[in-house]
Amino acid sequence: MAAPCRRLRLNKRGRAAISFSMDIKICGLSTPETVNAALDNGASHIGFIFFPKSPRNVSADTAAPLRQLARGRAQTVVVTVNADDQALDTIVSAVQPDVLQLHGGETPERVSAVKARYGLPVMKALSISTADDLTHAQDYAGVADRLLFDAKPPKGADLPGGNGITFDWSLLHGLDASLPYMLSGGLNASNVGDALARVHPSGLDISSGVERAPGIKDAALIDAFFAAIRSAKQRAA
Ligand SMILES: O=C(O)c1ccccc1N[C@@H]1O[C@H](COP(=O)(O)O)[C@@H](O)[C@H]1O
Repeated sequence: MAAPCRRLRLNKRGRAAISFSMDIKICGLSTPETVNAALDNGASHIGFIFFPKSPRNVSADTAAPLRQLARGRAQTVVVTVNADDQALDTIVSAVQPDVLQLHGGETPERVSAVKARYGLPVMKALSISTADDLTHAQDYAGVADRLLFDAKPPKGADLPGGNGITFDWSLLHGLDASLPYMLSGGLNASNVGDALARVHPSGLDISSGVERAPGIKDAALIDAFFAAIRSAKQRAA
């Protein structure tokens, strides 16, 4: 089997960063140190949460300079939950993201309207716990640029995402292969190898699995997550 496509470049920590053949998004960042840890490891996307109930919530004033660190190195994603046009206008104009992640109950019509208003790619998150939840994925085909499958939050949870729980990845086996998706929900350095052996997402998305406490990202855990992906890729090559 051919080796996965990867390119080497020297990062600010003096190490060779690997560009992975799949997208890797580190979400819920809020400090320059952890943004740099994600970038130095070769993250394709960095994510900022705009959801006041989240321990990862950031203001536009925090996210905008962090976004500058990523310019030319990774795509910046802003994550919102059922945000209206007024809220999105403010965030988009301050942060100038590359991608909008809609992580609430946004309908296909709302996704279309957001895409048209901002001219940006939209990643639509869907909460998954049963095969039935996946039937909604097709509704977004040709509307969202990419889907993101996250675990359905437990009943009564405050957050629609970022809960650090996995779902049954085998549910994705029957998915229409033409739908590109990011795998999310409870990923960490210990289980990402298993995930990659079972499913073939176009990207991975992680938040709480690289935190030492809710909302507190840890550069060493980010390093460990990427190291686990590299090991999994080497085993598969
Ligand atoms: O992370 C949050 O606090 C959050 C809040 C509101 C919407 C989405 C959120 N996070 C998204 O959920 C995934 C999965 O998180 P985890 O790895 O299970 O902790 C995360 O990557 C964000 O895209």
